[in-house]
Amino acid sequence: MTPPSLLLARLRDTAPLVQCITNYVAMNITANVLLAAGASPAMVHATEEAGEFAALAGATLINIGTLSADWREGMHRAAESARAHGKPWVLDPVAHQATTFRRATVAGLLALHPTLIRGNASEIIALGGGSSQGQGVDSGDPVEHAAALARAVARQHGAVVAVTGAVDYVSDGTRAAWVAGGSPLMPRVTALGCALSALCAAFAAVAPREPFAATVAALALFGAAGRIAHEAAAGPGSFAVAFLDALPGVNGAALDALVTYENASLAAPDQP
Ligand SMILES: Nc1ncnc2c1ncn2[C@@H]1O[C@H](COP(=O)(O)OP(=O)(O)O)[C@@H](O)[C@H]1O
Ligand SMILES: Cc1ncsc1CCOP(=O)(O)O
Ligand SMILES: [Mg+2]
Repeated sequence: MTPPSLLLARLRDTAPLVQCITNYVAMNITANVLLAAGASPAMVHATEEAGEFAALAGATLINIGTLSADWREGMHRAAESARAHGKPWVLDPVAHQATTFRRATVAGLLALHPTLIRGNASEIIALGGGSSQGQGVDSGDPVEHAAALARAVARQHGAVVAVTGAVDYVSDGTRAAWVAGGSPLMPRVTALGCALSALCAAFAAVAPREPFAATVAALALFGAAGRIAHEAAAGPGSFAVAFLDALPGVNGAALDALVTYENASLAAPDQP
């Protein structure tokens, strides 16, 4: 599989266009994170244009953080169009376990075959049918408790599944990897997880046939930039600024060093 360092170089060289259908909290930091990483964000969610735009973008992110009925229709059109045009799309099922509306929306989106799903441990445990300790958008579970369910969800939906927290886990149902790095200040800055899901879309845009490798690269870039920002930060506020400042300068080799593959012999290229 293509290593994170090469995918980062490709992303910086090509500045992929990423359609973000994301929540009001996350829009600004998501656009800034994508720009700092080297991608080109566009927040396009209206029902009238979401499908048309998904055909133009390199990849699409669908995040249900501040959901409403009309946004849901735009999400469906974007997911259907992305699939029809062979473009990867990423699902961030924010707090989907909290309400009937969110659970039903996520069920409808899963039926449209996301390429990749990224959530915190509580969200992924709930997706796998487990009982989670999450409260609202925040996780209350360790990633280690979500790993087996993540693998099962990946198999069930034919998607790559990423679980984030103190250490990150990613599986496509067969292969799996753990990604280190980051900072305990990250969950204290709102919407960094949402921004990470958008970054997964950006990497998927430059590696559309390698969604597992793309996800590993996105997690590793966050891990590496998070470590750098932690050294410079006095608290969550300065961390957010330091994190944006760190992203453009992260060295590709630092990404590769953060990844441990569960079964290295399975780390082959994804299907063409
Ligand atoms: N305790 C922690 N230590 C290091 N990194 C963390 C920690 N908690 C979260 N992160 C990082 O923060 C980012 C967002 O993950 P997370 O907080 O799980 O998502 P969400 O915001 O959706 O709940 C990820 O890069 C993750 O690795
Ligand atoms: C606070 C909040 N409320 C609805 S969406 C949102 C942002 C959640 O961001 P993240 O999932 O990255 O913590
Ligand atoms: Mg989240």
